[in-house]
Amino acid sequence: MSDHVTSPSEVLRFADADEVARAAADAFVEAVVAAQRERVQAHVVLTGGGTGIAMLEHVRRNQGAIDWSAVNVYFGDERFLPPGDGERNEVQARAALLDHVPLDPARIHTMPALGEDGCSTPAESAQRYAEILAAHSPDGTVPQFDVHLLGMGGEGHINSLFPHTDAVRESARLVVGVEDSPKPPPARVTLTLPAVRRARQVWFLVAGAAKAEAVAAAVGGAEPEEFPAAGARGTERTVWFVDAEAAAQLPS
Ligand SMILES: O=C1O[C@H](COP(=O)(O)O)[C@@H](O)[C@H](O)[C@H]1O
Repeated sequence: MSDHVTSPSEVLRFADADEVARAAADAFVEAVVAAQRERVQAHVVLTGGGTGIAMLEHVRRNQGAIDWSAVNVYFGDERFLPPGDGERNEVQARAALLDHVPLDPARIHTMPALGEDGCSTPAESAQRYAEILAAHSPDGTVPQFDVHLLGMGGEGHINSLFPHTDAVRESARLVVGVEDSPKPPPARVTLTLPAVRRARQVWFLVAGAAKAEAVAAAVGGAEPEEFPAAGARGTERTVWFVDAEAAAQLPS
């Protein structure tokens, strides 16, 4: 684990996936507005996945008092595919929210796609993204993320950090390339656990019975090697937005 301060897990339960997405969207709007009140600029890390993208659609419908000109967007992971590919998290996030709000395009920081910015491998894209993050960081590492959103797979993966992989064990680099993701597509780019743990708040958006075992394991303090989600913690808050099915194996 890093030497950064970490927070205990808070679990917020909802009836179904739609309620998870709606509640997380309302909380996201509040968190961005609060960050802007305190520090003018807000820095958020988006996630891919069903619930993460559904959440963005709810933010689009109910944007509250967000000042979009002072929102800085980053991505927790990306599928290393050509620009514009519909499987890219960035493309889905643009369709759900980013293309519909007055964000400054220069503040949307995407992971270079295949062939973009001279990147022909996930490792090159990861290196370039690490440079982009460092350039927007107060200390040459990563920006001070206010909220890092995370989906989670049924085996406990977050971002593109899968169980028993070099990427989940990474303790120095903040962004790495993945060549052999067990979930397609195989080539990916991902923030590592040391990068996630620098966020003020880490939020998991999880729904469905297939995730119940991993939710219980991660909240219960499993090894990140076994269940990567267990290693993701915010310095101020770590919040699980879960539906009834995903919460089924948690203590009541
Ligand atoms: O492949 C990915 O999967 C996870 C989880 O997705 P979900 O649809 O099961 O919620 C997602 O968080 C990650 O960003 C994505 O690349």
